[in-house]
Amino acid sequence: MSLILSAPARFRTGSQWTPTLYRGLATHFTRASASAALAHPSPSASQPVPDVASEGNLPMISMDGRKVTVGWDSRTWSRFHSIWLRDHCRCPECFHAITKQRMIDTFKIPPDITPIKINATTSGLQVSWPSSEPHVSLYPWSWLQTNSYDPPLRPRETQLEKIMWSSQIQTSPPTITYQEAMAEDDRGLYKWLNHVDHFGMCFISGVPPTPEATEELSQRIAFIRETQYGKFWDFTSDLARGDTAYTTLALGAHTDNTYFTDPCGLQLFHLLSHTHGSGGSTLLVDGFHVAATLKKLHPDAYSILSQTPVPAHAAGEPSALYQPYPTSGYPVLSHDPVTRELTQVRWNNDDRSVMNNLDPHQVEEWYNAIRTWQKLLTSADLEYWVQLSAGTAVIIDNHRVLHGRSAFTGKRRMCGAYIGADEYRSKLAVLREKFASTTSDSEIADRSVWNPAL
Ligand SMILES: C[N+](C)(C)CCCC[C@H](N)C(=O)O
Ligand SMILES: O=C(O)CCC(=O)C(=O)O
Repeated sequence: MSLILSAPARFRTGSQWTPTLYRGLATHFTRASASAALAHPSPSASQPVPDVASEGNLPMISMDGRKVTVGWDSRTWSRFHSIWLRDHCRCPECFHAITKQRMIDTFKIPPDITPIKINATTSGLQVSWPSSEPHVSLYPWSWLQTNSYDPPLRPRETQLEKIMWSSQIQTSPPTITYQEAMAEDDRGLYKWLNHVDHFGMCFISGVPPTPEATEELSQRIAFIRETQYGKFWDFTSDLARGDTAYTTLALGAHTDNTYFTDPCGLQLFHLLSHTHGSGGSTLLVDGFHVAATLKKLHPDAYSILSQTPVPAHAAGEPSALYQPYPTSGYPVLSHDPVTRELTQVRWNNDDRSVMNNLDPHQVEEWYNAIRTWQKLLTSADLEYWVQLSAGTAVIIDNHRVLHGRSAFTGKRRMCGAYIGADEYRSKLAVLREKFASTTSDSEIADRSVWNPAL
């Protein structure tokens, strides 16, 4: 039995629209209108999806077999599997309100579950489920729009705009002051991490020239990630550790930790002193810009660097022998499996191990590909050379920005720290909740179970 409610004017006569579509309570469509509606092609996901707020502007809803359909407007439809809806119920019984963890036993939901009733309310889609004890779920409309998968309606929260840069950035590199970074209201910290998210690096001026102040600065972001080099590092060219960073040698543009399965996310450097010598200039290169250029000019090389795993090792310490897992390593260029966006550059030719997994027919083209990569990496317009000095630290996204240094003489003391990639992103996400969204402090304190990140 279907309740025919008066459809609002805008849906009554539209050429593509059958007049028997409903709002509010619906148990099911008549066969004709349901198939017409469900068959209605959902336009590209780029269509603006109307905000749903008031009684007069509720979406059309229907259910047909194991799916619930929500019509946002005459051209935009989402279809949700009933099993998916039931599994994503976020009532306190099904989803822990404090820990934000699923409580419902997904595997006890009947695979063929279908609602006994659905209802469009101003708070969202209400679904009544068949069960021994009645269970009603409510899904906010905005949450349904955000998580619509058939079709996807909103671009996945992937990455904030990445601002590619070249050597020209030297005219005004992203910088914050130590005072801003240390301010307890976290506004400066948010500005700092937004710079890192957009540029992959940021300078910090006015840092007291001590390891203690530099360590404290690093810990404003998150706890320091300890490695075989220690926690907070304060190093010079004394081979205290088995790595050429602890020498006076030049280091070509590289990312650190290619020998880890999960390379550190951020790397902070603060040059404390350099006496009785010269050189030791710092090199920064936007690996995302180099990759974009490679993709445009040499797509075959880009593809090879995106597919060929590169083994690596850190074997300079007798007490450690680091290799990534699997030991075949990871490609120079890694991508998001969903969006296909570039997510990580991993490149350190000094730390690279034997290339013993290459297809014999690939060997020369692989070397041609890395040669082309290296040529771009070392091109004058992409290299940003900067002479660090005590008081100005720099932080880089080790998944995007490559760094290096020129050879030097004399006594040079550098300190800094690694921060984990997930710790960095978590802090930025929390700061975004605090500053970028309109939610009140109290709502921030009690993160919603409908938070788009969950
Ligand atoms: C930063 N710190 C001086 C502590 C260690 C440097 C390690 C460098 C290593 N070759 C790599 O590329 O990861
Ligand atoms: O000494 C420097 O300036 C940088 C050393 C380096 O590349 C590293 O520690 O990864």
